[in-house]
Amino acid sequence: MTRFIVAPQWQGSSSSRAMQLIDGAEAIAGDLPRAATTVLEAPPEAGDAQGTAVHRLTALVRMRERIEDAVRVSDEIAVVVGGDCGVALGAVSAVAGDDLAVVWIDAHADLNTPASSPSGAFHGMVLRALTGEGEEPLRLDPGIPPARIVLAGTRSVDAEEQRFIDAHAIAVITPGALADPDALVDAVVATGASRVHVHVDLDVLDPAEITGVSFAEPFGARTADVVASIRRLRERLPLAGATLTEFSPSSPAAAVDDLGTILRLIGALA
Ligand SMILES: NC(=[NH2+])NCCC[C@H](N)C(=O)O
Repeated sequence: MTRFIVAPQWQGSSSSRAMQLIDGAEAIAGDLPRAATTVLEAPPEAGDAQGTAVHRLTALVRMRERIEDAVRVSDEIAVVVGGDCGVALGAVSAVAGDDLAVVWIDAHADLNTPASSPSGAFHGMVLRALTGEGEEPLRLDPGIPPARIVLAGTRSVDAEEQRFIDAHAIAVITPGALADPDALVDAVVATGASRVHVHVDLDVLDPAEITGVSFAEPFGARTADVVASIRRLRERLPLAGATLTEFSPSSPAAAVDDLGTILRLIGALA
């Protein structure tokens, strides 16, 4: 049975409303099967950059450890529910190995380095950190090779992120291309990996399909396409783990409007 680990981390987001990520995590937690769900506590304090370019680094390091420990408690697949996208660091580091691919279903590439980040927000650096680059306590060692990464639904990419994508010829599946459910599985199979971690940032969806995200980008993916692509992928490769992140509802009533969509995605991952 799939486990759920709820990680209400907000310190990786640069949004002025980042603390709504706590509300989002709690709203999702309320709809998960209680016996299969562990709710972690995020450090209450913002945390300190410790002289680095990563805002709130100390809080993020503590959450990385908490998430990693919670995933390692058992061999059952864990779906880690954020919180901001930075929760993927602990989730992936608990299951990493040289046979693992990472699928990043997100409007953003999240491939900034601390030096290239326009915001200092770790959620925009986390995929790069998974490849082994970044500040010492917030990166994987050894990292996931860029050839084992597949981006999907991506449509907001900073200059250094594009350079990294081009330099490593990372596969990028556009939101429209996800309408063919084989597009994602074909790209992942081409990496040669035998297990896959699937990361979903809710902002991959078109703004017509979800309201509770802080970094909305136009021309996004359809929920039905993301769900079908994940299901098709899972017919071919075993899931090593998953992350579902960035739910940031403005009110409890607004949360209810999005929960049906979110539960469809969780259903595909669980
Ligand atoms: N997962 C996200 N919402 N990422 C937003 C990142 C925005 C911008 N590219 C940055 O690095 O700050």
